[in-house]
Amino acid sequence: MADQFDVIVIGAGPAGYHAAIRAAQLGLKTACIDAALGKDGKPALGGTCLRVGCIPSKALLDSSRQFWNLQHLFGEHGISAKEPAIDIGTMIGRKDKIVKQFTGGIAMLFKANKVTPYYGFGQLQPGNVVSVKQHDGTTVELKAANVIIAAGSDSIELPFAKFDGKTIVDNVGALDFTEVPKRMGVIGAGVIGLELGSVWKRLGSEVVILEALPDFLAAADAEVAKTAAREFKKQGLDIRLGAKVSKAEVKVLPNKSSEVHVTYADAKGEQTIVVDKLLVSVGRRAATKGLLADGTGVKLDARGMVEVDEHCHTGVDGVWAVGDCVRGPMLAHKGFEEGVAVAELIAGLPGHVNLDTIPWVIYTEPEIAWVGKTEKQLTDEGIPYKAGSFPFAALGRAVAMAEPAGFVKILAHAETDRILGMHLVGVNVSELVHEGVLAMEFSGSADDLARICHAHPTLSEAVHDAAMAVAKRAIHKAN
Ligand SMILES: NC(=O)c1ccc[n+]([C@@H]2O[C@H](COP(=O)([O-])OP(=O)(O)OC[C@H]3O[C@@H](n4cnc5c(N)ncnc54)[C@H](O)[C@@H]3O)[C@@H](O)[C@H]2O)c1
Repeated sequence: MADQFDVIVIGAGPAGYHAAIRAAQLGLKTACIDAALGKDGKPALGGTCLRVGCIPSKALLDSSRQFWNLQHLFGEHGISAKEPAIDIGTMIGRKDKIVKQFTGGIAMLFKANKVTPYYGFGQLQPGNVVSVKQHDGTTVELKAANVIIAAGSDSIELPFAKFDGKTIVDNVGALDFTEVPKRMGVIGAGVIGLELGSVWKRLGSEVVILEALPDFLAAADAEVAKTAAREFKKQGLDIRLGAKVSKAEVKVLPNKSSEVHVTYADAKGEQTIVVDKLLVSVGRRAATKGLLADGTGVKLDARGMVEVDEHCHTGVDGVWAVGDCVRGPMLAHKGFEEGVAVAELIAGLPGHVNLDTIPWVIYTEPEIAWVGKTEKQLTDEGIPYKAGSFPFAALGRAVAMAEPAGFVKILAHAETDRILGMHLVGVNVSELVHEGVLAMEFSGSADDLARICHAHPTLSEAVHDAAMAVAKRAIHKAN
């Protein structure tokens, strides 16, 4: 006899745990299944984001940023420290402690909200039944009127550069190096490559990033990408564009250490670099392997994503899917919103996610963030727009912080003034972007933002002046 619930959630990552907690808050008897184990071999809730993604990478980004600033920025403030050193064991231990705190936090939130956790691999069967193969080898069956699939995503592996967890790694391995690699190669100048490449570069590694596309950060605003590329170059990150990797061979040296010989072709022809560690960060794919038993009626698209409509419904009665395993950006916060929206729809409430106002953030130095459309997208779509921007180099607070790089740019409709996009590069722009998200959610205009009082001196004033610049009336720069 199957255990009965109102809602079963498969996956306790960002999308899944939000769905489960919200469903339980709404009075629905909810179960949430997750197969993941932590570094200690015990079940760990929270998905990629909490275990091996957003949170641990931010812990290491912050540690490495402090170390970098100590060596490269503090001098400007007149601060010096003799022979700065970093203890990688302590740094990784701090990261692990944060992960444990937050994965354990989800278990506590489940308890407080009366969500029943099941630890094992969940498979959807026909008739809204989910079988769970638990870690002790036993299988239990659960049944509910509604099942929410939130299975997440896995790193894409290149056939010629298979992960070995030691020398050729994905994000998981690159969060756990025991020492700073002298030479590190990265395949893919996307979000993970730039963030984790930055971490080890700041700690002293010689980092080469090989990107197949000819343009750097093609999804971002072109000026933002150009500014970021210039800053990364100053930091010594060696980013090679139009570099198509064809081979990665691990060679074991006489002293038992290993190195990777990476072959790639670019405009100059075939080249080889030799590195001690190779991070492969060429994107992620939906983790839907083995998720669906025969006859469920749930469809996967060509890329293995669960097919859903705009309400995250699969078309099969009572079966929904959210987060990285469905269309849309693979971002934790997009999953958060979908999880909540589906739980509310199941409870008979209105639930909706606006994919047009999902913010993007890359947590490098400087940070990169955006919401809405780029100038290129607006031009391609024939939408008339006006742009206003403001540089941090002209902003008192940013200069006082010795962080003058970057700018805020606002794009507004040429006739209605409605904000269509905001693009930022610079210090703390991961926070500033939300002013754009809020304005866009409320269908705000550039003039609305320009007429809102912003505290002085703050970084947010760059948003204010950029909004004024849209109407060529910025105060702190020539228009
Ligand atoms: N800050 C964040 O929000 C954050 C952080 C980490 C991960 N993520 C998400 O995780 C997902 C995966 O991140 P990612 O960085 O792996 O993927 P990505 O899609 O961001 O970037 C992958 C890059 O690899 C390049 N590439 C692909 N194949 C290649 C090859 N054979 N040789 C050289 N380059 C190649 C692509 O052109 C692309 O630029 C993304 O969807 C991202 O949004 C987000």
